[in-house]
Amino acid sequence: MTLPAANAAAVSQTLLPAELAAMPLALTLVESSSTVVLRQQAARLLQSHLGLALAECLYIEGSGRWLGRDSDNVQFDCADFNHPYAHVIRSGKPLTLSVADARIRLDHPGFQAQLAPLTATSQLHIRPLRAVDGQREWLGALLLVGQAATLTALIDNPGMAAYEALLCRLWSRLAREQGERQRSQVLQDSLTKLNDGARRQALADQLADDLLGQSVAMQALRRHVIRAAETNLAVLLQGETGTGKDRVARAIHQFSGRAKEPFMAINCAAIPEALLESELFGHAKGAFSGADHARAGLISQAHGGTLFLDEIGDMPLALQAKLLRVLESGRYRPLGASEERCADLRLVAATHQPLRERIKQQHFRADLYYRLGQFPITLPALSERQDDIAQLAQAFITDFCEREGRAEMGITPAALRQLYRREYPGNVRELKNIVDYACAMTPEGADIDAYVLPGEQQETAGQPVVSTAEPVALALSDDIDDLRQALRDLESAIIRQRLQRFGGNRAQAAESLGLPKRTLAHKCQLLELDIK
Ligand SMILES: Nc1ncnc2c1ncn2[C@@H]1O[C@H](COP(=O)(O)OP(=O)(O)OP(=O)(O)O)[C@@H](O)[C@H]1O
Repeated sequence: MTLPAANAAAVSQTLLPAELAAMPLALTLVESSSTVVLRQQAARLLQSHLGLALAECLYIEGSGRWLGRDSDNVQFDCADFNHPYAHVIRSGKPLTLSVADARIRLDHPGFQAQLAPLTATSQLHIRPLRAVDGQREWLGALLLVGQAATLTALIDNPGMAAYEALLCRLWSRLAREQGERQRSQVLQDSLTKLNDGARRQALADQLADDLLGQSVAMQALRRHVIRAAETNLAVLLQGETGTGKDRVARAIHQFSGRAKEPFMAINCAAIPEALLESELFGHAKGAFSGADHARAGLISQAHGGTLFLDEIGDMPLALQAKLLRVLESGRYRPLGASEERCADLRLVAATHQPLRERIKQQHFRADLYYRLGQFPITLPALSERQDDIAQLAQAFITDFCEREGRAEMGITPAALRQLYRREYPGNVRELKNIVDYACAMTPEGADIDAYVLPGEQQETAGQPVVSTAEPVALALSDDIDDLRQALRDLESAIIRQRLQRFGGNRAQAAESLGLPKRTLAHKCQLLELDIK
């Protein structure tokens, strides 16, 4: 050691006042990052610097009902006087007793376990720790174990009072900060959730322009679409024909991060089996007779975007296996090509068929079904969301008028009631066709009336069975089991036709049927054909 360094060491050992010598200890406490670290440091410093047998900081749990240790899960109930901490906390005063005494008088099992390694001649000194500032009254208790003389000297030392005050100040400040951090984290979390919720709701509202309907089922559907759009999961759309699966598939693409990339769609039921593979996977030049050029398939064209496979239930089994490979490995091989290509796309598949049934019949691969259905969405049938009929009808009327350059038109309550009463096996598509037809049949400047609505549909092809202006063919069916109803239906059909023939002019229709105009109006009202 050089001379100046040796001098410095001597100064630090001998000449420093006690206050300055204690600074490193204070600094260790001040640097504690949490209340747990602070308690551990405070006890460790006391134990190691004062030669105590044990020093420990116990904390009072938030409810104030029990004291705990950082080293284990033992709880010391503040109302249980079988350990000394309850006495100290209740009285607010320090307590000193011998280990020997404590072993006999206080039989709390956790406390007895604390005493076990201590010698009987040692003394226990327990001090309550109280917050010097802030709201928390009691922080915990400090347990010191050592020889009686050491403890007495320590308790009387003003340095110990300062040490305890520093410990309590730091403890309550850290507790406050930790609480604030926790509260602000909770606030932050709920704000993030709120923002996420608000952002999703705003997107779902935006989607309402495209996927019409205010029913609970439609609102839930729109929320699902937004959620699905946020992910890259494969989406399986299931629902009856005409429920809007195609629309939903496009919406998922438009609201996704892939919106600027291509959206490619194919109907697996509409393409001959032999062509479907090359449509999807593409082919190399000369892959089969007639393949004069290499051709990119839809998988390649959808790169970066979305591939929509409609009527997936009709995909041949051999192709299902290849599609599964694309989904699992992201790779595919065009027909006749020697090398594999990479596919980066989101798949949306749709079907109106019960795929589980198709799996049972071994027409559909179960593994593909589960891979496709990472995000399953079921579309509600129109019968499950009848509340939406009026809004859909009005939107289809507006579309029709814009398309055909016609003046705005409305719909009479009677016509609307008829729309509500119908069944729609073809769902929204069928409703749209009916409204389009009714629009075409409604005279310029008038509202759609019940008499222009086509008759109830006989088949489920999604097309309305339109009545013509020709005389009604009286189908005297053997099925008639309610003569009055049959007559009402016939009467309604005749009046409807006649009104149609005269462009809704009730005076002419009444005259042609040999009825007074008032009688016709009354019948129309009864039959809910026209309430004007
Ligand atoms: N929520 C909706 N809002 C507005 N139009 C809708 C809605 N749902 C369906 N449509 C309309 O109904 C018609 C049928 O919809 P779409 O083709 O999406 O049904 P789909 O379920 O794919 O039918 P399919 O199973 O027969 O292929 C389309 O004209 C579509 O625009």
